[in-house]
Amino acid sequence: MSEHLTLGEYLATQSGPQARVVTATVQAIAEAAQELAERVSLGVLAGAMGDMHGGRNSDGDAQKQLDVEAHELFLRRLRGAPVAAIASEESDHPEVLQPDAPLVVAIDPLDGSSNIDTNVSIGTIFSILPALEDLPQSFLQAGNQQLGAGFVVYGPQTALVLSLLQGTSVFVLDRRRNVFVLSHAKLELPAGTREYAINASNYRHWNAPVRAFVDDCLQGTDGPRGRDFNMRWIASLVADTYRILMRGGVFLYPADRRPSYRHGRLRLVYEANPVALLVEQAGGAASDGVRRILDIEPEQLHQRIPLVFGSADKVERVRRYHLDPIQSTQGWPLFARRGLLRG
Ligand SMILES: O=P(O)(O)OC[C@H]1O[C@](O)(COP(=O)(O)O)[C@@H](O)[C@@H]1O
Ligand SMILES: [Mg+2]
Ligand SMILES: [Mg+2]
Repeated sequence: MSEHLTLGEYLATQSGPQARVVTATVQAIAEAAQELAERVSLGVLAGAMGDMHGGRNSDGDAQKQLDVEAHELFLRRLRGAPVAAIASEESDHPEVLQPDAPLVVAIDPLDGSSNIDTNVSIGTIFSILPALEDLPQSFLQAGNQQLGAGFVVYGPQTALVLSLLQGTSVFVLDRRRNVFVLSHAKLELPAGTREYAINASNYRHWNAPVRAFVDDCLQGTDGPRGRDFNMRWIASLVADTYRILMRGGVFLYPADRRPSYRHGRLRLVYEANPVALLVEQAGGAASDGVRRILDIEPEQLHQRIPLVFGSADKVERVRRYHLDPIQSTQGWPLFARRGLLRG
């Protein structure tokens, strides 16, 4: 791998008015992630991870020890970066760091918390935005204002997936040298993959378009799509996103009828927006079922949003199920009318 660029060398090649501050911020996040990667790889040898911390986060989720540790770690490391404020899933309100600095960071310090004790991949997701005079308002800018975004997946390899608006690249942590090195430059999300990701245990709570989409996939060659599909669900957004960036397919976490899932499960500002930027920069698409994620103006820091992303053709297909009422009605007799969904 020695011929591959290190993250530091890659960041040094970036140019543009905000490049210096954005790259310094990415560097601080990467250093924190290296520390967290070490902690995660040691598991309980380095102390309790998945035990309940006792608190609840902004969304009412019970916090685990590692959620809180990760939050504190990123906060500490970002104090030295040109960051005016940080908004975290684990904190109700943004925390001010250097009020006059040019950037703000929204972060999910530990994504996939339900997997902490199961030795399944977990991660960190972040979004970098310009700081506005009204600091809290900085976090309510649409995702299309992001200056950069990324996530780190702590899996068999620790990998940083990053976009600074010129494509999406992957850096793997080389533990022999303790640096991230470029492994995939300018990813292109593969099209044509017959794979979808959804938590199917929520089937009975879904709305009709989502059920119709999944029903048609499940029917495989016997149904209107005329082909078989494969399903994957890791329940860790970073791991599911990594797979889709590498292999294609589509991910859905839709809204459903459960009282606290009326807007889905995932958070717009620090989960959907960064993932949408990374996926679009790799040639894919991301929507809330109908609207482009990156064009949605957040109303609240911790608001949830239904999230559909992956290969552009598949995200468009899911949109058609939402827009065409015929697709929302289920049953064999309608197959002939679902011609536009074939393939
Ligand atoms: O347990 P469910 O309902 O399948 O939800 C899984 C989703 O929840 C998440 O764990 C939410 O993120 P947090 O762990 O940061 O709360 C995603 O990583 C994942 O896609
Ligand atoms: Mg998360
Ligand atoms: Mg989290």
